[in-house]
Amino acid sequence: MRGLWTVERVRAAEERVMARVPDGALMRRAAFGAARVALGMLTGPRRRVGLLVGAGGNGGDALWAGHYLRRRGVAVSAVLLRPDRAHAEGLAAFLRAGGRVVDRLGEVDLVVDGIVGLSARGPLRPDAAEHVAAIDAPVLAVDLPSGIDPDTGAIAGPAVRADVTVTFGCLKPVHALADCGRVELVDIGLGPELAGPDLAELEDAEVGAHWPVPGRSDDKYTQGVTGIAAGSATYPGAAVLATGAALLATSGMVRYAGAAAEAVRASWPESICTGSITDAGRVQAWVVGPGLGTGLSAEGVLRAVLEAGVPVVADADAITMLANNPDLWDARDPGTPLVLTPHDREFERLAGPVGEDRVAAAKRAAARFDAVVLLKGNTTVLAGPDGRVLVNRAGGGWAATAGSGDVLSGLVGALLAARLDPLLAAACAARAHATAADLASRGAPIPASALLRAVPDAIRALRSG
Ligand SMILES: NC(=O)C1=CN([C@@H]2O[C@H](COP(=O)(O)OP(=O)(O)OC[C@H]3O[C@@H](n4cnc5c(N)ncnc54)[C@H](OP(=O)(O)O)[C@@H]3O)[C@@H](O)[C@H]2O)[C@@H](O)CC1
Ligand SMILES: [K+]
Repeated sequence: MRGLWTVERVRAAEERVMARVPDGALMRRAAFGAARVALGMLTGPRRRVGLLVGAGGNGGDALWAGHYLRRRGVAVSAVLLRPDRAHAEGLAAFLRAGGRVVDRLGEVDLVVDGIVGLSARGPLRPDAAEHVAAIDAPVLAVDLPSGIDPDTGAIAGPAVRADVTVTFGCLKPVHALADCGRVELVDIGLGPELAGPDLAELEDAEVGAHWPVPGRSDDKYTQGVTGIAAGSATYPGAAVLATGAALLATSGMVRYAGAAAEAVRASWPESICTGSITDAGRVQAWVVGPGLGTGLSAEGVLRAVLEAGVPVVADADAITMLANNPDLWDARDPGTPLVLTPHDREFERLAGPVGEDRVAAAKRAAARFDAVVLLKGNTTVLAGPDGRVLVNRAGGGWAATAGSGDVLSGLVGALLAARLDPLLAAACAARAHATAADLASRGAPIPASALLRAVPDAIRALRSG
């Protein structure tokens, strides 16, 4: 698991380390690491580096990195955005090593963004934004790309687009929630001072290790039967995709109940299809909502699923119905896990606007509904009712296509039926889904059915990762 720590926690850890190391030691460790990453980016014959230097420690890092680069024979110039507040020791070291202070970046082969780091608030200041707009070279961001909020990843205006970000001590939420390019972590000795992270991201190998694998004594029932209550005469495709995803996710059985039974049977002869939820038979988890509609009969289906006493994934129309008719919550069996999988508009219907802090929004909704909330996005945020938060980054944006959510809900449902912890089930499903999208797409747009077909390859890749 890769942990991510919020600014408040990083500051506290830094303070404890600073209390026992010589003055400036942490910054020099950080800057030395940044200089090493910068050298690795200077691959061409010319080695001219321009620093954008803000008023605080981030600018100090950039100036000290400039000092180390100078000592390796690199030509380094610095734009001081607040000359009177530039980091004094950093600036002195930079000048001693032969660094030049300039008014604008000019022609350089690499830009080091030391405008602002952990103290970032709001969008880039206009003067900083002007220098950023003029950048015409690869960018190495120090700690984080300036203009992006360290804790929320929110971008309120102009911001630096980094090719690489070098960060220190530990990853921060911004590194998973926003595009920071390739992220390099430099150890500055914070490790022992950092307790459990605020957010975490599963490694591929962990997802692979959690993926249910049938044992010798397993059969189609012991691996968990997934029920799919989705689709309608108008939208049979959602049922076909969700059922297919559940079938491909595990070797457990899949029962489909609803108006799209004929279409589902035609696509997936191995599924057990019935026209109605009342005669669906026993399942270990239900997926409800995709393409179901929001009319009275759909409400009846949702109610029956919520009362069934097994874990439920509520997606799409199920979320809309829960938002429109809060009485439906009364049908829920208390103590039975529920996973809600909204996109932003569905989230808003259910729990108000997502706002800039997606993690806080997901946590709030998870606590309010006593459910796992999987808030979809390029970085999907998954919050458990117990306060745990996981994030899942999509490699590309190729999964953002019609029907893709139906596949995801089927994957989550199958993992719930296999009795995975609900937050873990949602996170493993999100990773398999993103991996399948990348494998299927290989750089070109894909429909959801292609993503679905790539699910077995994704599981193989994760299990061998
Ligand atoms: N502590 C340590 O031991 C270590 C710290 N380290 C390094 O220090 C960094 C933190 O340094 P820090 O706290 O001094 O502030 P920092 O982020 O440089 O901000 C400077 C000033 O920028 C301004 N500003 C704010 N928002 C802005 C915006 N959107 N756009 C433009 N400007 C904006 C604001 O000033 P204002 O404009 O409000 O007057 C603020 O005071 C950390 O990220 C890491 O790189 C490492 O060396 C490891 C050891
Ligand atoms: K920065």
